[in-house]
Amino acid sequence: MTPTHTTDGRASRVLVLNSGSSSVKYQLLDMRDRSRLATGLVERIGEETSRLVHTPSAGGGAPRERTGRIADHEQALKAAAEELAADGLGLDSPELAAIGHRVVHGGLRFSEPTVITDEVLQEIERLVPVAPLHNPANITGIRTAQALRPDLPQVAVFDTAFHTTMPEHAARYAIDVETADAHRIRRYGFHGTSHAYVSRRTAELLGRPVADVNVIVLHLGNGASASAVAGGRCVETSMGLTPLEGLVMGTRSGDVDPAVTFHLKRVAGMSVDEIDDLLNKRSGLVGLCGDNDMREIRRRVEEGDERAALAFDVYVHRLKKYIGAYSAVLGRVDAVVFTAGVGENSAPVREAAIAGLEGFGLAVDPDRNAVRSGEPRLISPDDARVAVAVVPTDEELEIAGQTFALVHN
Ligand SMILES: Nc1ncnc2c1ncn2[C@@H]1O[C@H](COP(=O)(O)OP(=O)(O)O)[C@@H](O)[C@H]1O
Ligand SMILES: CC(=O)OP(=O)(O)O
Ligand SMILES: [Mg+2]
Repeated sequence: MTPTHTTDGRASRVLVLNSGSSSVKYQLLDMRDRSRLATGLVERIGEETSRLVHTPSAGGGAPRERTGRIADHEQALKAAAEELAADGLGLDSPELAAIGHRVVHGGLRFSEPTVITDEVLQEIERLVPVAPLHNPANITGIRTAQALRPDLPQVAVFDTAFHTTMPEHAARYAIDVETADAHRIRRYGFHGTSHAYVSRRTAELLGRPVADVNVIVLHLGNGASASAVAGGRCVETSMGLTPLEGLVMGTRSGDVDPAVTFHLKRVAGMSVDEIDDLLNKRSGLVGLCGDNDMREIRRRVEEGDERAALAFDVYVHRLKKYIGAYSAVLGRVDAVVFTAGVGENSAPVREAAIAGLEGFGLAVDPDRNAVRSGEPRLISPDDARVAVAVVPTDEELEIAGQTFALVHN
C-alpha cells in the first residue's frame, strides 16, 4: 500500500469544492506533494443536459462522463462522491483531512480561511442577497459535504478575503455615509483567491520578491474582474458590493450608470427582480450577441458577424479602461497579467486589450502571444518597459493549501 499520511501520521488529503451557480468543480489533492488525485466538473445543473466529467489522476485511467439531468447541487455532489468512491477515493476515507469550500461572499467579517461552524454558516446565509448567484450554491455544497462527513473539518475560503486590505478611499462608494454604513454597502471585490495566487506567481515569473512588484491582474472567466495589487496587497478591484460591477462578463453587464435601473423600473415598467435578472443573466457578452463563450464569439467575428464583433469590442474597450485606471492607481506597473478561461486561452482578447497602450509601456509580441501552454509565461517583447504575462490560475490548489494549513497547524 502506498503511504497516505503525512510523516506525523495525520491524514494528508483535501477535497476542494468550488460550487458555482450552475456548476460544481471538485478536486481531491494530496497535500504532501500537492498532487491531484482526481478532478471533476459537473455542469448545467438543473437542466436536462447536465454533464459530469470525472478525471482520475495521471495513470488512473481515462476521464469518465455521465450525462442526463442532475437536478441540483446536492445531487451533483453525491454523483461526484460516487465517482471518487469508484476510484477507491471515497469520502469515507480516513486519509481525508478536511473539505475546503470556495465561498464567494464573506462580507467584512472573514479575511482568513475559516472553519465552518453553524454560526459561520448563518453569516454566509445572511450574505445571500449580495451574492445571489453564488452563496446559495456554496451553502448547499457545505451542507451536503457536512452530511457526508459530519466528523470532518469543513473550511470556507472566501473570494472577498484578499480584498479586505483595500484602502478606505477605494472601498467606499461616494454615497451618504450613514446609509452606506447601516446597510454595509461598500466595495468587497471577488475572485480574491485567484488574484492572490496569480499576483504571487507573477512575482515568481519576474524573479522578484512579491513585496517589490505592482501588478494588474485581469481574471477573465465567466465572471471577470480586475485588481491592482501593490507589493502583494490588493489596493483596488473592479467588482463591488456584488459580483456585478466592473468588467463585461459572460452574462453580466459590469459597469452601468445606476440610473439605468431606475429608468428600467419607472419607464420600462420592469420589476426589481426582472432588472436583476437582466443585468446578471441576460447582459454582458450574451446580451450583446447571444453567445457568452469567447471561442464561439471569435468564430463568429472571423466569419464577419457584426454583433459578435461589437460584443468583442465592448469587452475589450472595458478592459483597456481598467488597465489605464489601475495604471494610474498604482503609479508604477511592473506587469499586466491575464488569467482564467478567457485570459489564459484567448490570444485575440489579449492582443486587442493591449493594442494602442504603447504610451503605458505595454506591448504584446505576436509570436509569444500565440503560444498555447499551461505554464506561466511572458507575452511582451524583451525590451518592454512593463511585462505582459499569462499566468494560469489555480483556485482549487490555493483553497486546498489554505484549508490544509488551517486544520494541520
Ligand atoms: N480556448 C478558448 N478560447 C477562448 N475562450 C475560452 C477558451 N477556453 C475557455 N474559454 C472561455 O473561458 C470561459 C470559462 O472560464 P473559467 O475561468 O473556466 O470560468 P468560470 O470558472 O468562471 O466558470 C468560457 O466561457 C469561455 O468563454
Ligand atoms: C465571483 C464570481 O463572479 O465568480 P464566478 O466567476 O465563478 O462566477
Ligand atoms: Mg472561476
